[in-house]
Amino acid sequence: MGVRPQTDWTDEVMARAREDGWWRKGGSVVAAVSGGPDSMALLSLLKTMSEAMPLTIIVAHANHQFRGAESDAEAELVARVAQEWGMIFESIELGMPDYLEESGENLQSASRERRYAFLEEIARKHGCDFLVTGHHADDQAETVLMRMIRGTAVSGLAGIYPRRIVHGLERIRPLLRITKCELLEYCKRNGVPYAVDSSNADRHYFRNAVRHDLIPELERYNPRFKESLVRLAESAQADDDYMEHRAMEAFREGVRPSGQGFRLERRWFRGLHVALQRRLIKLILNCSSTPRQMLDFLRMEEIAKAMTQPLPTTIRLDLGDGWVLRREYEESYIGPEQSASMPFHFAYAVTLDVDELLIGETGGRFELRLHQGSVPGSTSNPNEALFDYGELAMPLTVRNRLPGDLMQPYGLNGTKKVQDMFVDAKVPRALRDFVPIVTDRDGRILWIPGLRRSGHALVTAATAFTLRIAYAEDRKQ
Ligand SMILES: Nc1ncnc2c1ncn2[C@@H]1O[C@H](COP(=O)(O)OP(=O)(O)OP(=O)(O)O)[C@@H](O)[C@H]1O
Repeated sequence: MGVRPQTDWTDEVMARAREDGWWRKGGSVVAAVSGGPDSMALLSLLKTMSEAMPLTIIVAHANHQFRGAESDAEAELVARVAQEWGMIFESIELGMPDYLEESGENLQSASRERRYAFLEEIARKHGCDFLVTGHHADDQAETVLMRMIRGTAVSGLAGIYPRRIVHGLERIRPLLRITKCELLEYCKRNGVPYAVDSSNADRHYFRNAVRHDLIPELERYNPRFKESLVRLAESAQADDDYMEHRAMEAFREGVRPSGQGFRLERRWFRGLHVALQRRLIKLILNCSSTPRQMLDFLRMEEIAKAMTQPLPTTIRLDLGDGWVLRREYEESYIGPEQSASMPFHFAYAVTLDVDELLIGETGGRFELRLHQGSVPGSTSNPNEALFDYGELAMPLTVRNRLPGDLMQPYGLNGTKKVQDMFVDAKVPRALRDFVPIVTDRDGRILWIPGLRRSGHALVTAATAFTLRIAYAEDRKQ
């Protein structure tokens, strides 16, 4: 990106500040100043602005104390400039090396977290509604590219937002469209002092490789590559904003709170565009009161699929941090496991198709074989059943019992409660949840191995294909 004449971009930044409402008469802002050229340029610009229209500027500096005397010198520089320019100065010594050793947290995220906590505290103390930082166009380009390399959904391409309210405080990044080069130029021309962070290379290793190696390489193919990344971020921000808005609407329309979790109907959810489905899941997952790790794109897809696909109708997915997705027929629940308040518990539900062999999970082993013509069955083997394949809605599902399960037993007119059949057959209560039940795609109970076959899909002389299902109980389970 070329260097624009200084007045061009400063005028632009100021016009925007006025429009966005944070540069107003008698207003006050907290300026986060590290002492580097970006935030010192920002501070100088704020000074110019306050001279044109009174604005209280609180300069806040966090000394991470990573670099001993160098860190202290930076803090002193910021303090001195703030004093010279007649601004309030606030600082904190974060003692990050000791803190990290004790907590074992990640250096960058812990530093950021503690720094922002301090900045928010200062804003509260001075009754400021705005926090201004020196993020610039190069930061934006690097952020977007880093996310692309690491893997991101579209929302990640939005990069750094120029305005965002966090914890009731609006974070403003007025320099997001201004390049590092322009800011350095500004500092030199206006005699703005700044510190150079000698440890940048170690602390932002990946960012530095992107900055010093990758971007220059890509600029050989497109000299305005950084600019295009900044534009990409801006267009992604607009799209993201819109989608977020739509997701909120959908949330209000079709998501019902249930305990500490949420319920939604399959039919309604399936009617949403897939893009909206994923957003909605994200929104629901974000609703948890405890911070949860965000799931990756593939996991989102898996969740959306589990909630929409016709089979299996009963699913339980572990979402991490104690959260689950439970799909029961037409309804799904997403939320903490303990407050799921399900009327029943699913141990398993697995689909079976012809020539499939199922071992484990169901507490036994199923084998499905297709035979041409009508195969006479031996009625004496309770662990084998034959069905007219043409009469079945495939694939089949093997699951544990559910309350209210009804079956139409072979040789009986009408239906019978599976519960009663267990009682009649004297199946011990403790084992009932583990008895496999074979249903077809329509949810009809076809067979309870060892117990009863249904009257559905009987093999007759007219049967073209016979499906033989054999079950062997796994005694170990
Ligand atoms: N030690 C500090 N004290 C006060 N403000 C700081 C400090 N370090 C950074 N900032 C503010 O944050 C801006 C961005 O800095 P930098 O890119 O180093 O941070 P980062 O760790 O990537 O932060 P972010 O989480 O805000 O993206 C700076 O321009 C400055 O406004």
